[in-house]
Parts: sequence; C-alpha cells; structure tokens
Amino acid sequence: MTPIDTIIAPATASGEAALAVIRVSGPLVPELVEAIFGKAPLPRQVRLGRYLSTDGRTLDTLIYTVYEEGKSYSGDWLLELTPHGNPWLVRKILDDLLGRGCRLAEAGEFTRRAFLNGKLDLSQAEAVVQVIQARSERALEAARRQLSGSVGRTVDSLVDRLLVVTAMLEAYIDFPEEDLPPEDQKGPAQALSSLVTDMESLIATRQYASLLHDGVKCVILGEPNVGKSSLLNALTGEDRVIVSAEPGTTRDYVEERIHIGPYLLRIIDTAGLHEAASSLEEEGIHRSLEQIESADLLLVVLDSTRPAPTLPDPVVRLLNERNTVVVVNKVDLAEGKDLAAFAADCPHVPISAAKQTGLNDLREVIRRSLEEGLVIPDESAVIVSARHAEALAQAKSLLQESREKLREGLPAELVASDLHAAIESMGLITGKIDNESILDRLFNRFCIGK
Ligand SMILES: Nc1nc2c(c(=O)[nH]1)N(C=O)[C@@H](CNc1ccc(C(=O)N[C@@H](CCC(=O)O)C(=O)O)cc1)CN2
Ligand SMILES: Nc1nc2c(ncn2[C@@H]2O[C@H](COP(=O)(O)OP(=O)(O)OP(=O)(O)O)[C@@H](O)[C@H]2O)c(=O)[nH]1
Ligand SMILES: [Mg+2]
Repeated sequence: MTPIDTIIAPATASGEAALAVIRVSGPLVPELVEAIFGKAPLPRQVRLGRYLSTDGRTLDTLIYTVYEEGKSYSGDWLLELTPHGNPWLVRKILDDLLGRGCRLAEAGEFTRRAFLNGKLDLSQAEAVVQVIQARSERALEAARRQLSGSVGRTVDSLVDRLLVVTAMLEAYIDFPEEDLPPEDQKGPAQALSSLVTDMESLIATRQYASLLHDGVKCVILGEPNVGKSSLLNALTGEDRVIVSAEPGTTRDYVEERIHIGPYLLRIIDTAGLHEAASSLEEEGIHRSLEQIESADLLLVVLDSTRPAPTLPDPVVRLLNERNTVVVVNKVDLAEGKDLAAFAADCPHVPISAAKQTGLNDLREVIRRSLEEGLVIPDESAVIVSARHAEALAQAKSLLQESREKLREGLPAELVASDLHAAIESMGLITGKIDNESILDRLFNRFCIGK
C-alpha cells in the first residue's frame, strides 16, 4: 500500500460560532493525539483536553474524538476536534497541524477516501452533497434515502437480474453451432422486457428530483390588474413587486422562492395577458407565455368583480385539473360575479390578496395539487443525479437493442456483449469502475472538509 497523507480541514463554515469542527484523517492521527494532548488515543471516546501547540502553548481547551482505522467516516484513522468557534483560533490549530506534517484536504477528499475504502458507494458519496444542499424537506428526504444506499441497492438488484439473463445466454456461447431455440429465447426476452420497464420507471423519478432540487415552477397568470403581483407579495410576505391600480404594471416576469409545506416553489409573477397595444406590451406578454408553457403549476388569477376572462387559446389548452389552481381574488369587494364555470374542473380558491384572507386555504390547495398532480415516488430510490440518469438511459437502450437482436435470432454472444456493456454502464452509478477522471469531477463539487 502506498503511504497516504494525513489531511485536515475545518468541517464547519467559517465565522463566529459556538463551536467549530476540524477533521484530521490519516495515519499520523495516533501520534498527533499523543503529542497534542499527551494521552494515548482511545478510539470512540469523547474527551476533553488541552490543545498544546508545537511551540508549547495551549491553544484551546476542547473536545476531541478519535476514530480508529477501519471504523471511521473516511475509513482511515480520524480525529475530530471541536474548538470554540473562533475563525482565528481555527486558523491557529490548522497551522499547527500543518507544521506537524498534515496537509489541507481538497474538496470532497474525506468522502473520496470513504469511497476508496469501501465505506460508501459512489451514489452514496454523491448523496452527501445532496444532503448538504437540499433546500426543502422533500429534497432532504430524497437525499437522505440515497445516502442510506437506496440508489445503490436498486441499481445492484437490476444488475443482479441482468447477470442472470447474461448467464442464461452465455450457456449457449459454448455451443456456437447451435442457434438459440425459440422456446429458450422466451425467458431471456421476458426478463429483458421487465428490466427495461423497471429501468424506465427508475429513470422517470428524475423528473421529480429536478422539481425537488430547483423547486416547482409555479406561474401566476391572468388578465391585467386582477392582482397577480399582489398575490406574489402576499405569498412571499414581502413587498417584492410593484402593485398599482393601473393595468399593465408588471412588464417582465419576477421570480421568488417560497416554501409550501415540504416543497420548494419558484413562484413567478407575469405581465397580464390581453390584446397588446404596443410592442413593449407584446414582448411582456410573449415572455409570460414562455413562462406559462414551462410551468409545473399554474395559478390563474381572476378578479371576482369582473366577468371571466378570455385567455389566449394556447394558454387555455394547457389548463387541467392537475396543473391549475384558479385563484378568485378581491373577494373583499362586494359585487362578486359567479365564476364557477371558468375552468370548472380545476379547484377554485377565493382570496383577498389585499386583505390577506384565504391564503392558508390557497397554500393547502397548492400542496394537494402537488401531491396529486406530480408523480411523487414514495419509498424506494429517486434518481437525483443527471449522471445516474444518463448511465441508466444508456443501459436501457443497450437492453432494448439486445432484446431486438434476440428476436432476430442473432448469435447469443452478440446479445451477451450488449448486456455486458449495459452492466458496465450501470456500474458507473455505484462506482464499480476504475476511472480517476470521473472521480475527480465528482469530488471536486464538494466543499472542503467533506
Ligand atoms: N461528528 C460528526 N458528526 C457527523 C459526521 C461526522 O463525520 N462527524 N458525519 C459525516 O458525514 C455524519 C454522520 N455520518 C457518519 C458515518 C459514519 C461514521 C463512522 O464512524 N463509521 C464507522 C463506524 C460505524 C459504526 O460504529 O456504526 C464505519 O463505517 O466503520 C461516522 C459518521 C453526520 N454527523
Ligand atoms: N380590493 C382589492 N383590491 C386588490 C386586491 N388585490 C389587488 N388589488 C388591487 O388591484 C390593483 C392591481 O393589483 P396588481 O397586483 O398590481 O395586479 P396585477 O394583476 O399584477 O396587474 P398587472 O401587473 O398590471 O397585470 C391594485 O390597485 C391592487 O391594490 C384585493 O384582494 N382586493
Ligand atoms: Mg402585476
């Protein structure tokens, strides 16, 4: 084995805080503990000690924990120091450790070592970043599952099934003159079809993952002056956009992020839709339409005192009960019209953006629409990473080709070689590969200290 460096990094963000965590990982750990604290390292015991620097000064009285080789996060000897959260103190300790032969860790290096030591598969290592970066409860839940190995397990079980089919076919390769008799093609062909179906549904979870990560795109639309901007302000709880009695106030779309229950939403206010009177208005409306077309959820705002609007045809065609909520605004004004016939299949929610009434009902209806209208996988694996989706799609198309070849009665070894390529492609997900450049690309996205 080549000797490895002992790496160090702060594991917490820099800045004043109650505590900071510094991690040290590598073979120097036992002797460092002896030298710094004057005590033999006792693995997995939380200890209080005085950090004595190389020049004999006490830097801090702090808590430290030693994890022994093979039983740590990284898999190597590991020391965690919890000094007071003073950035200057952290710097002093890091400098002292550098002087003792450690070096600063690169981004993701602790997790990279965990992967190389077999503590995590690659999909789990990637999940560490997802857990740190998740911006909603649902996103965190999906990342946590991936970190616990859900993606790895699902992919492994697909690979196991694929290996069984490959073995069935390879039994024939030893008898090259013999064609695969039709009755023996049936088993592998069926197994391949069901694998393709299962891979497709796994790939489909990616759509959900991007909603989790980027947020559900929710577009507020409607005629001018109905209160779209007032609604955005009410939902964000800020005076984010200009509201005025003059129709055509909003000229360009405005985006804000809000949470509704466990979901993250990108909520977008658009220019009112009507017959444009100027080219500037036309451009505004054009931009509204672009936003509307790419939305996951539409909030159509009506003015309760006005007749139902006539929206442009392309917009009307998009509306359905799964992606649309009709928001009937200005119900604080007396002279309400009966608007129940407008988009009658979609839920209608009466509100007053100005008086801030009905907003909790609206949040509840939005939440329900998201739960019913979006395919939200319950337990199992969610594919969050584009890299995983790509590898799966590649494997899936190889399986489809091999099924075709099987049907055409081509030799078993041709079919089997496609299957091997598919297995290799799936191996990229869990990291059963030997490719430095992929590893570099992956781990560079981590923050230092992870
Ligand atoms: N103080 C501290 N808190 C932390 C972490 C850490 O590294 N340090 N983690 C870092 O992300 C997360 C927890 N993940 C961890 C995963 C494995 C091991 C570990 O020591 N594994 C050993 C022993 C397993 C056992 O005893 O059950 C191993 O796998 O061999 C530690 C933390 C979140 N909280
Ligand atoms: N009475 C009452 N007035 C409201 C309500 N919501 C908005 N308004 C008023 O309606 C007018 C238009 O509001 P905006 O939020 O600017 O409407 P908009 O749909 O964004 O308008 P454009 O950007 O021009 O398309 C303003 O004078 C608001 O004060 C409400 O719930 N009740
Ligand atoms: Mg507006």
